[in-house]
Amino acid sequence: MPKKSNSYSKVKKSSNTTKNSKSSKSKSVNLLKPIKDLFSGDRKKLRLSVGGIFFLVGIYQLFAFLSYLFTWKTDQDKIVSNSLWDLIFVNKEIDIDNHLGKLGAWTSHLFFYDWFGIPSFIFPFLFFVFGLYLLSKYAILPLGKTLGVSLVGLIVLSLVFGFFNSADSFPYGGSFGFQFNNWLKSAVGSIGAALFLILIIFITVVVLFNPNFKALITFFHLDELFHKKEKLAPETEEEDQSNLIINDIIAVNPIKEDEIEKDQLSEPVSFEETIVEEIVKEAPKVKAVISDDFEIEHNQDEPIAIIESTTEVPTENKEEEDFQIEIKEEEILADKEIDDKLKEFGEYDPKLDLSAYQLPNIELLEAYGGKALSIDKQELEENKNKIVEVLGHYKIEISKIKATVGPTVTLYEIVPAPGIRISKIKNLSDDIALSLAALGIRIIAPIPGKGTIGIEVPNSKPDIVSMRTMIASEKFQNSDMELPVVLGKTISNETFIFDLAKAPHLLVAGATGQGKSVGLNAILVSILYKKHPAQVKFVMVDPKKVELTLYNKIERHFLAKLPDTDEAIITDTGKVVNTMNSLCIEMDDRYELLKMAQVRNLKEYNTKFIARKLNPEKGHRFLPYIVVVIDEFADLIMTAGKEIEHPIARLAQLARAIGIHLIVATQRPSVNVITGMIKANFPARIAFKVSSGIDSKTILDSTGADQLIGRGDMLISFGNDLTRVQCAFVDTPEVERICDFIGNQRAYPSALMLPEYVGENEEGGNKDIDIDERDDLFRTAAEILVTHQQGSASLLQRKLKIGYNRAGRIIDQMEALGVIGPFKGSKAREVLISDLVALEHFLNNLD
Ligand SMILES: Nc1ncnc2c1ncn2[C@@H]1O[C@H](COP(=O)(O)OP(=O)(O)OP(=O)(O)O)[C@@H](O)[C@H]1O
Repeated sequence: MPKKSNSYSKVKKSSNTTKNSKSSKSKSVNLLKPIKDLFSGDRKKLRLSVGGIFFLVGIYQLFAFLSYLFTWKTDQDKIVSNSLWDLIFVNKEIDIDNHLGKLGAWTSHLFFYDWFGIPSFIFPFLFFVFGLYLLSKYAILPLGKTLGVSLVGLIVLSLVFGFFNSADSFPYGGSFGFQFNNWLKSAVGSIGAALFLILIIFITVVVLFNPNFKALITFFHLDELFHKKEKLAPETEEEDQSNLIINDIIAVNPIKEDEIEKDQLSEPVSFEETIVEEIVKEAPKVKAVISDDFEIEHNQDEPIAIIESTTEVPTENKEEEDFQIEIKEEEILADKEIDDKLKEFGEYDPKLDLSAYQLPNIELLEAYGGKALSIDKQELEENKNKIVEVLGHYKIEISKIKATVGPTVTLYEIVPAPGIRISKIKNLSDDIALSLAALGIRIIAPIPGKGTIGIEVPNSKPDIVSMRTMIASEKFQNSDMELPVVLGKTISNETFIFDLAKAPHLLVAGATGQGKSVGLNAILVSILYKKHPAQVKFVMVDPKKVELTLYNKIERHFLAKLPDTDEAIITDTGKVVNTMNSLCIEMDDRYELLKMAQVRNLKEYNTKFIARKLNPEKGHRFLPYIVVVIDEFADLIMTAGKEIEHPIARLAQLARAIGIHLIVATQRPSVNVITGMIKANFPARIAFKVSSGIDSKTILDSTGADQLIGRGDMLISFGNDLTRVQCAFVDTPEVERICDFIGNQRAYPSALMLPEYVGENEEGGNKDIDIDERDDLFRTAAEILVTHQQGSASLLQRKLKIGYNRAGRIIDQMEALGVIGPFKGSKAREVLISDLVALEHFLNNLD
């Protein structure tokens, strides 16, 4: 990028004088200054008039030039021997063949014959582009770049076309190209001239477009010719790989390509220039619908793992079949079996049960903030002056200041004059904020990784970031994350997206009314827009009873609950404790499954399961991600205290690898709610506006969240990085529509059943069990528990295909008879009998 390095070196050289520090970019902006000036102030009429003239001149010229291609010979003599004046006003009897009349013929002759030849077509093109821009404020191409490329192209092409000119031929390169080639040919001969022109073309293409020659070679399959050479250059493999991945992502994209929007990053506004730039944000242009392409997406999910596993299965040891079956490890199927199963059934498709499921349609979301937002010079200048003035009071001189405009906040980045210590500004940050006196000013001194100071000032006209633009963003659509969450836009208008599976848990805090619920909805909606019900389940805890109830409609698609409950959304504190403990049991079960499958995490496990390398009869199953959303954590801690904190801390510590992720939100981020234990296990934290610096420190370990402006303005911390993001807005009716859309589709028979958890209260009543009334399945059940050495009712439920109540009864009977130990909170009970022989002996004694 020559432009960038250019501007960089210029800035470096000129630390003292501001005038010299203009970058090459700003120069190109200056070239367009007269055009851009037409947008400032009340110049609309002038702008439209100039735009109209440009547009019409472009069209007139285009047709005149086209006509000239056919009439140049007949018109040439008449034009050469007359001036334009004579042609039009004196010698009126002269007839011209050009369809655009004498003016058309004359100007075409001027452009083609006297000047640049065929490349003159670039002129009507430029008039058209600029005319359109002035009329509609819509630049079909970047103006500065188009102008630059066009002018260079005009000259180079004219030289090249001039090579083919002769004295009486069509003026391919105009006089300019012709004269130059005459001179060149006499200097270096025709072949030399041709080589010289080829060199010029090559240099121009490289400088202007920096093409990827390797990609061209691949595109034209020339790589096969160079196959050997490729092998010698190992770094090319990496690039090929990335191409593959990109292709793959595009192939699985559920939104059509023209619906995906790239981020329009805001460019810094430098105050050294006097130009007023109106920053116009386009209304979101997402129109179309996410179509039924969904199946394509999901059928191709994780394709590499699947394909690999099918091809890798070895088939040779057929004669050792029997032997293999006998010694095979219990959990992992023999290669032959996998092979057979794959042949018979193909790969396991977890989505098969709801194969017709469709991802929500993007039309369900509203496009807010469609109107153009303009921040005029006045606001930027006023804020800048205020900042300079206030810093002046504290004797802090500035050598440079620039502004980056975000959706709700503008960042003023200040380079202090040489000799001013950043620590001085840091110490004064409170006073500066007070003097600037605007709500929501946040000072970052210094901006990490830069020697500058940032002052964030709220925009007078904040923009709503709609969830719809976020979902349609290129970043989100092309993400291959496990649980992608798109949250909003950063200060430079960049879409902020992260993988919840990697986070791996999220702590959300914010005073009431600052956008917490909207934020939670944005997270949930992100996942709903990307995942199939087979891939992810939610456990929702909502003590306020109003925030998450909307999601009831997707119970049988996306929710998980305890077996004995009616409502999937948990509002009762007692049930929350049971659910969290049940999740701990699920976690232990999953770890057990992972251990048996000899894999390290959920992704590897599911990949193996899909490849039918794990036997469902041995308890293996496809494991969906489980996202636990707790809307009001403070409430729970107040009512359930340690009882709830313990299982949550346990899940937060251990659940990462097995795909259980927690999102815990609270209004009151005080230390007795967000304890050290909770904090240590939630590295990813989101703070909406909080009421005090102390609260901000509790959640983020630094102040700042108290200075936010509310309405979705938030700070996100992943470890050390702190990013200010404007949360995407998704309103209740939108969430309702999405839930209706999903809820109206075919569903599973019920929500996902979590393992049952027998609370201590229930435990008390189980002591006096009549040992003579043992369940019919008692013996089989005891054998299962002894074999697995795990006293879990959910294991019995799965193995014996019995309901929760019956499994619970059998467990109670076993405890009463001493087959298993007492209840141990979230852990499975201990099995007191070591093997099947001992069990047999024990049961015989009973009978
Ligand atoms: N991202 C956003 N963009 C624009 N406005 C927002 C955004 N988030 C929230 N708001 C505004 O703030 C209001 C309150 O938001 P929300 O209900 O999410 O607050 P809350 O923190 O959950 O409050 P409570 O804790 O009382 O439920 C919304 O009704 C909306 O008008």
